[in-house]
Amino acid sequence: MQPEWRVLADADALVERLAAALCAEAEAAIAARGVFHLVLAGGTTPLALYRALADRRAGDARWHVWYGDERCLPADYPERNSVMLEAAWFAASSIPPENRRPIPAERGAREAAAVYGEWLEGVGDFDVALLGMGEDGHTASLFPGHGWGDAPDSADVLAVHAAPKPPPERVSLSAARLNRSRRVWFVITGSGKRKALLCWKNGETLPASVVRGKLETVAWLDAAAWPVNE
Ligand SMILES: O=C1O[C@H](COP(=O)(O)O)[C@@H](O)[C@H](O)[C@H]1O
Repeated sequence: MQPEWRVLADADALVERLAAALCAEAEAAIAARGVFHLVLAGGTTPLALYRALADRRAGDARWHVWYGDERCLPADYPERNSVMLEAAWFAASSIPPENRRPIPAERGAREAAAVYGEWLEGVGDFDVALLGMGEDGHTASLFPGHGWGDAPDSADVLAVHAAPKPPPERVSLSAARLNRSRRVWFVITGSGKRKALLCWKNGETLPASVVRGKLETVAWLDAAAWPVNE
């Protein structure tokens, strides 16, 4: 099944709408269940969104933030998703440090995957999983040609070796665990993603195309990414 393709005029409009939607979803989850479990994307695409969430002072002690993936690099390395998120959003938020759950990828892929799997034990469905997509259709650190953990009995967290995008050692939530999300929202901008989006639209199986929310799957795009005439 295809996601809902939600195409905004440009990246600024996308950030504005998505930040508002995320805050609304947090309010709804907190009203219904008292907490909001959010999975966050790494990479460069969501940076503007995280800065907009910082400007809105989004997040408090009822928010629990998890990571879709992490790169196996020292904990303070600038290319880490956790370092990007702390600088862009968390430092300005009221989400307490104990509710921010970076993957301890500095411990190596295998150990970090095992530890993160333990942290996730007893955590129910995520409310929102926010994911990016690479130019090859990868999402989180689930890459074409690798195992994506999409079988229902897959481990929640995968150690990823020999990733085609540096660094080669990574840790990723599995597709099966990401599919235990009420809503899966992809955020995809720029013409560099158009080719992979066209494959996805044409029904090709990609890592991004196997991740599905239980209630909805939305691909938030800017017009530059949307392969409308191809
Ligand atoms: O390596 C990664 O790539 C994807 C896409 O990144 P982007 O820079 O093209 O936005 C990202 O979603 C993932 O979290 C990251 O580790």
